[in-house]
Amino acid sequence: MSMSTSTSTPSRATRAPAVEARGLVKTYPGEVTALNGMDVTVEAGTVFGLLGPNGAGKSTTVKILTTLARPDSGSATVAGHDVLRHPDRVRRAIGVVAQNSGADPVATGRENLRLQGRLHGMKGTGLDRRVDELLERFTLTEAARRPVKGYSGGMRRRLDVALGLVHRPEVLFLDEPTTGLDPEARTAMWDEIGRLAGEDGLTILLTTHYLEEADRLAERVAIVDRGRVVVSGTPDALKGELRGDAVHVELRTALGEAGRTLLDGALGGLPGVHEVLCEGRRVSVRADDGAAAVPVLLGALERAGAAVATATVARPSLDDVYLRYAGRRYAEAGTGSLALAGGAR
Ligand SMILES: Nc1ncnc2c1ncn2[C@@H]1O[C@H](COP(=O)(O)OP(=O)(O)OP(=O)(O)O)[C@@H](O)[C@H]1O
Repeated sequence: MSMSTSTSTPSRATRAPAVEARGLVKTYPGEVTALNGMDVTVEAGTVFGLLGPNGAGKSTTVKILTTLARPDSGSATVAGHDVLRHPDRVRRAIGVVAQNSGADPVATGRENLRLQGRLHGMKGTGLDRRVDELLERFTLTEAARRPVKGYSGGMRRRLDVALGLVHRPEVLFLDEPTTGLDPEARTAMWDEIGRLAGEDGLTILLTTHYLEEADRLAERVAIVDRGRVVVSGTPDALKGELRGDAVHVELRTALGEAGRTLLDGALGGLPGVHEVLCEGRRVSVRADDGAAAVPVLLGALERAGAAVATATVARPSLDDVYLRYAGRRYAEAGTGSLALAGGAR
């Protein structure tokens, strides 16, 4: 048996996790529990999505991992460095793109990038080359001499990501990278994030409240609710755990207690139908064959005295995963500002 003497970058399987957080707890004044035992592991060279509604604790997690806040308890390492013991080492290894732009609106795109590089100790032709490279990569070369205040939302966001990358970090944190962007700019940003991870071997931890964003970009997602992870895995595995199709029925009026009991009785024994969830006017059912289940389901609902407004059949989405693990629909948990365009994959 020969021993390998290769010094090349270790494969994903053998590299230590780029981010590892265990049992993070954070309480803000006024007894607000932002984090309640948060665990996160991100393998090096992958894109990881922290998905959750507004207020779930995503930003607080990012603040702790980027050394901007201290947990009340728990521990975390980023790029192998302990966030509490060696915050300076962590800061050198990471790039952070916060929710609000860090760019100076009066300075030009190029000036912003140069300043950011100098803050990281870069100078001379090395810095010039890096700035040109990033302007090119984020299609900002033509706008490089213009003040940032004249940039579109998409251009500003691209500049924000470029600013986070100037010093070639190992781990990039993107806090809600596409919030507020129009659909076209959002798609362009998704393509860019995908390229960054694929080509540059960067580790990316992104937070999002867009289900579609997590589904499309992240190799693994953790669904966060009330300060902790309720479930994690690959988007496909999470959806795959939900057997069959999702059938959603909207009733004209919410069912009372008696109606629910009747409904349980009527749907409980139907072949191929599992997991009946009833919330207000909405009934969600998982069925082996969604299309075949609809007429049977409608008949059962009629017998239970429920008037149906609409019925839809879909492949399971991350919304259904969230419903199962958090016990309520995703849109109802946050502000409802969701982008579900494109639907389930
Ligand atoms: N500085 C603070 N002081 C008091 N409470 C805070 C503070 N920052 C966050 N919180 C509260 O902690 C909880 C978690 O907030 P956090 O910003 O981490 O959630 P989030 O999932 O990132 O949501 P969002 O998408 O709105 O940023 C919320 O209830 C929030 O109101």
